[in-house]
Amino acid sequence: MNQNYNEEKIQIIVTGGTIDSYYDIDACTTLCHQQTAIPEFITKFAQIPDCEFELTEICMKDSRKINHQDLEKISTAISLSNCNRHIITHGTFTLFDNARRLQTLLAHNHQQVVIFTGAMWPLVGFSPNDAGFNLGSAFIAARLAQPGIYVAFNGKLYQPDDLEGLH
Ligand SMILES: NC(=O)C[C@H](N)C(=O)O
Repeated sequence: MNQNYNEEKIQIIVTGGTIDSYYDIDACTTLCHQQTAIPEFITKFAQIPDCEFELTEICMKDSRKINHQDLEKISTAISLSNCNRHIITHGTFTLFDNARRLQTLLAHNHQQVVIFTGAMWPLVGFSPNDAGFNLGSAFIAARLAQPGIYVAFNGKLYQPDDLEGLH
């Protein structure tokens, strides 16, 4: 495990979800982008330089399709990173479930700050939307929270056991 953490840098782990989706007119629903829209948004609109974040793409899936292997990849990505602050963008359907499942995969005494977030509307192409708001709150939480796993949503910071889910 890497103990020389870069305190300034945040690892952004993307998994898909509506936050990272577009509206597909043929399917009449939102579908995940092929390539994440998160880094461009935070560089352009939050003016966060790329030296302050590291991007790890695990998958681009609706959260109902996230499986145990994906969660293991997330856990490994956290352990191998030299960041100890992480934001996981994730679909809302299984966001709390997977926050609880990740808790069982990370080492018991981990020193990581892990913030799950997502949105009910896509980050790009929908205005106004809740995505930038939730993402911004996840950044502040990642910078200020004590080690642990949390969910930043609707202006609140939850523990994984606080809610069953968001729907
Ligand atoms: N709002 C959402 O993110 C729902 C979604 N499609 C999901 O991946 O769970």
